[in-house]
Amino acid sequence: MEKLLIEGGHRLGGTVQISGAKNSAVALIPATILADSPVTIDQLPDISDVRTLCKLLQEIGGKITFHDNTIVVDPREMVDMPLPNGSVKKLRASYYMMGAMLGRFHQAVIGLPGGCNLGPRPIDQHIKGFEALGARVTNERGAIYLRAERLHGARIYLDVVSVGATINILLAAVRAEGQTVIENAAKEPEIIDVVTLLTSMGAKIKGAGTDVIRVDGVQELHGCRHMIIPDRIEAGTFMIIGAAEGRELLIDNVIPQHLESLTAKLREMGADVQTGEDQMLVSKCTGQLKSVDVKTLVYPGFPTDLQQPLTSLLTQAAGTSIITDTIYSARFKHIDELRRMGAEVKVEGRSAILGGSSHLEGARVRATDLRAGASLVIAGLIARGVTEITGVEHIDRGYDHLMEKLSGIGAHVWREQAEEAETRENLREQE
Ligand SMILES: CC(=O)N[C@H]1[C@@H](OP(=O)(O)OP(=O)(O)OC[C@H]2O[C@@H](n3ccc(=O)[nH]c3=O)[C@H](O)[C@@H]2O)O[C@H](CO)[C@@H](O)[C@@H]1O
Ligand SMILES: C=C(OP(=O)(O)O)C(=O)O
Repeated sequence: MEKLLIEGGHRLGGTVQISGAKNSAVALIPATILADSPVTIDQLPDISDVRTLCKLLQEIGGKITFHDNTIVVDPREMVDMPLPNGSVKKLRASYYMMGAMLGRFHQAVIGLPGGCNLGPRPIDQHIKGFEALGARVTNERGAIYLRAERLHGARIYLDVVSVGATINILLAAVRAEGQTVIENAAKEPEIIDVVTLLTSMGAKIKGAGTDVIRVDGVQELHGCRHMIIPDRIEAGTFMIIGAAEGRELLIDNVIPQHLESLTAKLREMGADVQTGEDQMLVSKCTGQLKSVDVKTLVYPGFPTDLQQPLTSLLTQAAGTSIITDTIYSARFKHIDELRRMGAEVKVEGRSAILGGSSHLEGARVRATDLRAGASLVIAGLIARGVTEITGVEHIDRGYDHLMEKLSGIGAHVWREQAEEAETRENLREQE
């Protein structure tokens, strides 16, 4: 296993190119199962979650050709092979294999998903949706068995606003008979991206981006070409890096409207954020950053996926900041690691309370999940000395060529083979 090393304290500038969105890509790839001819997807991020999903499609008979950041998926020879174990456990988004395979084959066996450990992440709303569409769903030894004689439209009210459940129900509903209405649907940009692909494939969907989505089922979906939207969480991570150490850091290929909640907070802190059509220019402020309070909410509120990265920046603000995660009960595993680096921060319930003005020093730390990794990278860029981060495989799930992108803007970062003891400890923690 590798570890990542960062020598902090260097000012960062130049241009960073944002990749396609992870949380779109991981839904779009399974969505291709529903087509009757090849689907081309452009601007695919080079991340391990994408590679794992491509492998899952190949396991069920999909033919995939890769060309730089484009894939062509030929779904014609796919079969309803059970996927109870193995790769499905490596990521969260394998749950989209349920909706897509149910939609095409009217049956599927899919192991419970993996993904970041952020406290309980039930999938009861996905299952409630599948059942409303006519599926029988059982959980047998950690795998979900789904079977339907026929799928029919239904009115489904989500008890919690869920990105995954909204997309999964869409995948199962687009080829069902009749109309499906999803109420209290999630409104994240990635949902609109998935609906754009499904519509290009011939689906009839209205209301994406609002909390009521209507789907009129069709019998067949066909191939098409689709370009993934830019990754707002990767872009947000680089905006925070710009606010921490940036001297005119230009973030290219971004949709600024997707990041309004972060832009507002960074400006409130005193960072210089300028927005263009598809670019953002971010610089560290000349004085000290100001403290702010932040609460994560569903879109268009402040995204939970940027809570951990922002926490590292808040260690540098003058005064007390409180950051509260209303989406997940345990998304604070990065806090102990930040403390090792000298951050004055404690967790109370769902909030992290930061004393501010912390002098961060390089230390040996461990990424326990994807955005904890991003948070430690940012802390490492700020800290004096060298920070060593293990658990790099979490970061590789969601950041495309992070090392190269950081080096490209002037960061001193490199990878090394982790020592045997570090690898052992990392594997133990993963069990
Ligand atoms: C692959 C992917 O796109 N992952 C994103 C997706 O995760 P994911 O789709 O798992 O997140 P959801 O939007 O479903 O979860 C939101 C909240 O609802 C709860 N819930 C969800 C489903 C359900 O059936 N029952 C239930 O109680 C969850 O525990 C959580 O507290 O959206 C999250 C919230 O923006 C992001 O942090 C993740 O990066
Ligand atoms: C929580 C995340 O990912 P996942 O849902 O794939 O675990 C994330 O992208 O921050």
